[in-house]
Amino acid sequence: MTTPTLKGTIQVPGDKSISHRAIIFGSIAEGQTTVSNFLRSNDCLATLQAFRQMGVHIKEDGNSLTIDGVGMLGLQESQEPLDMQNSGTSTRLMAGLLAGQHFDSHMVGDASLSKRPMGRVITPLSEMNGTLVATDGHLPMDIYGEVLHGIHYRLPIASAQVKSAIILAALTAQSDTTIEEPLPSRDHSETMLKLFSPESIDKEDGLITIHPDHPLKAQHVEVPADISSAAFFLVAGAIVPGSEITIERVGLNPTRDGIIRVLEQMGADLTIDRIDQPGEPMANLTIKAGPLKTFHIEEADIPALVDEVPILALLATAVDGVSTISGAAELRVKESDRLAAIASELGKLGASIEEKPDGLIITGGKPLTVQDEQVDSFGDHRIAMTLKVASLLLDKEITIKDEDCMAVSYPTFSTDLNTLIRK
Ligand SMILES: O=C(O)C1=C[C@@H](OP(=O)(O)O)[C@@H](O)[C@H](O)C1
Ligand SMILES: C=C(OP(=O)(O)O)C(=O)O
Repeated sequence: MTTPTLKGTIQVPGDKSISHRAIIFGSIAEGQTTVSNFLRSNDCLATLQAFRQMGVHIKEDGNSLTIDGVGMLGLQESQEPLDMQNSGTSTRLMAGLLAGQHFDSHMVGDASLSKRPMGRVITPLSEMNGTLVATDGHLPMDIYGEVLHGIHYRLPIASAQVKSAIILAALTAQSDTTIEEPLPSRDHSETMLKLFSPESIDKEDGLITIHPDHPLKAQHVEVPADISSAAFFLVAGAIVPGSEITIERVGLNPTRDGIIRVLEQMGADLTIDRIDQPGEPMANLTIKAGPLKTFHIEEADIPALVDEVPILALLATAVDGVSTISGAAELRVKESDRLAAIASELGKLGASIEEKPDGLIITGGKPLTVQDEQVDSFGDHRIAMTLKVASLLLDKEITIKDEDCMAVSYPTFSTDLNTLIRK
């Protein structure tokens, strides 16, 4: 097999985190919210379906949505369980919103989601007087609508999902809530709340304050391309010899752009062409293959690149020397245990990766060679896409088990990748 090169310009789909939040905020706002470049992936469609079940009228037209907001107290009890499928974001954000409603909800999820910890949202929501009954800290979960009160909460982990759950609960509470984070996590909920209801949120000295009782007003949300999806092309472009790829209108929120900083420190040939417009920052990114230096990613770096760790591990295998990732224990409670999955599956492709309790030590520089043609995504979209990019560098074909799980965040990943391949 000859190694292909990757050439061309690509638009990756809309941001997953922002797409979820556009549905949530649009649904509880007053008036008609419009969304462009919505991500039609399985996770975001799970959120969309859940709000429909709670009586929100949402019209789909390609990647555009029109949401008839019902206001903060206009949601209705769903007659069927809310199926969160594979989506941690849907589950945790909606747990926050539903804890303070005037009705009860029952949430279920797939096998992977049913193993992920929910105690991290149940604890603060219970402090607010929420009643959430999970199964040993996992889905299925009953959420009994209660009258909530505000709290001061210092997050024990840097998690945007937990922060957002508290923000959404706080909007229905009887008094103000303040939130402190150990490290800044993605701030899309804060940015969107500021857009829909500027009076509802203050942010000062790292402290977030939510003032309930202000209505949210319908808005237009333009969703940027997802940097976590662009990451696969950034890495492929950097390590597949002879490649040059431009990725258009990628969201470059500073709480999400850790991969850009890593590539810059590695000396990657990356051009950032910023787009001047209001809302979430965006840029066109051009990456060319070339020599790279090793990286060292630490705990403080993790939140801004948490979903990019699997593809960054593959990047490290292509670079001479030892790269390290530490402070990343959160990766063990994602759709799969991502540290274990990366070490075992890239190991099957000849990579030298040592697994640590909270990270990986990767010794790169020798070409990957297939030791075992059957690799497993463990049903985890980010692992599947990492293995797909790895396959471009291999001497033999591999089979990726459960590769269809890519549809969780990027349904057209394989076809988009194929459009760039030049043999
Ligand atoms: O809030 C969000 O949209 C997300 C937050 C992150 O999870 P954590 O909050 O668990 O770190 C991230 O891994 C996930 O893909 C999306
Ligand atoms: C962890 C992820 O998503 P979620 O937590 O929403 O399932 C992800 O997309 O990598």
